[in-house]
Amino acid sequence: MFLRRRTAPPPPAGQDGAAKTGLSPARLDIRGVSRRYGRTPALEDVSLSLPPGEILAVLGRSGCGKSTLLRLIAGLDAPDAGEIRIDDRRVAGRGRDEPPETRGVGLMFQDYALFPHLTVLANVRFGLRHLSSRAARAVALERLAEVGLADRADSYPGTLSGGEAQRVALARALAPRPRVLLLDEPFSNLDAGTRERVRADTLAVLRQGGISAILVTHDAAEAVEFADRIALMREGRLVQCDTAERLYRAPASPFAARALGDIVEMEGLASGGRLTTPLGTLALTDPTPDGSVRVCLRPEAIRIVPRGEGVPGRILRRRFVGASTRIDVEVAGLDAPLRLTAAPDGIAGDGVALGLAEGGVFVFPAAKSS
Ligand SMILES: Nc1ncnc2c1ncn2[C@@H]1O[C@H](COP(=O)(O)OP(=O)(O)OP(=O)(O)O)[C@@H](O)[C@H]1O
Repeated sequence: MFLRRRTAPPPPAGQDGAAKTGLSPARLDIRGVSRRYGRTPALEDVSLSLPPGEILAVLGRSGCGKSTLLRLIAGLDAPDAGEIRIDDRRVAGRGRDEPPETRGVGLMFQDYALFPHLTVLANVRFGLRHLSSRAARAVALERLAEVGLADRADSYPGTLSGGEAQRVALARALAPRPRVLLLDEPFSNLDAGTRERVRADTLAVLRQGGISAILVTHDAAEAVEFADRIALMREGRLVQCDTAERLYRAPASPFAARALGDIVEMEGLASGGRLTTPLGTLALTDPTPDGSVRVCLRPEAIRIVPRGEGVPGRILRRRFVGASTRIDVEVAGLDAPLRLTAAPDGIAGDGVALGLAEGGVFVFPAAKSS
């Protein structure tokens, strides 16, 4: 833990933290933003809002436009269409292109980008050149203390561990008191143990400061852990922006369902308010036109039922995986075996009966397979 210890626990997201530190987190609005590079559409008609103090994760695969979005917000690039507003100020779009240094936006990248020939203190002071030397030093030392590295002020970046370097980068990004902090895969170069610790501590610093922040990541678990909401992107477009729980429980498409947690996919038939699948039938809760549908199931939607009920399957494989047991079950009509946990006592070759449970069953038009 690199935070300076406080007697009270850090406040939750939002204004409380802002009041404590005197920071005023910004509201960010991105409206219909598009950006093309030659023939490549990097972003297409993306709209997002970040309330003050919220932490948003932008989640997506490589090349889906995450970094482009951050560059446009920071002012390192300009949108071809749409606009970006910070509070009531339009900073980009419709003829406006406010320079990065006046937007109040901080940036933190995965490669830390610390200057190797400058001390840790000088690195943190770098963005404080508008202050007197004395004031800049005081602020930089304060930021370093917040990340638990005041005693390394005179060290050079080359002597720091990856986690320490990332903490210095955080102190530097926060030194000018940005109103929005943008983090572009900041933890991806750290080893697994350090990553978790630095991530938790970074989150605590942001919460404590009530800082609005956007984290870009391709790691769904990281997005879930770090953010209040997740903006899921695909090929330059925003697929869904919601809490992790909503994304898990009410995905907008099979792609969104796959993004967070395991799913099993299959064809089904909707008819008269009922859904028929290779794993049995279920009443449909939402109005669904009759016809072929794409069904996505969370693992918890598949139940093992007493023999003689449900749909018969056959255990292909049984594996011990620590706290639970995993079985692969073959079911007629399914392309691939089902992987289930919390298995009964069966062994490979045994029969097993399966049924559908309420909840965790998502039905999409058959054409919407992605
Ligand atoms: N300066 C540029 N010139 C040309 N094409 C670009 C430029 N910047 C981005 N692109 C293209 O725009 C698309 C989106 O790139 P972007 O870097 O925003 O994706 P990303 O989701 O951040 O990817 P990664 O996770 O790999 O960093 C990609 O197809 C990329 O090749």
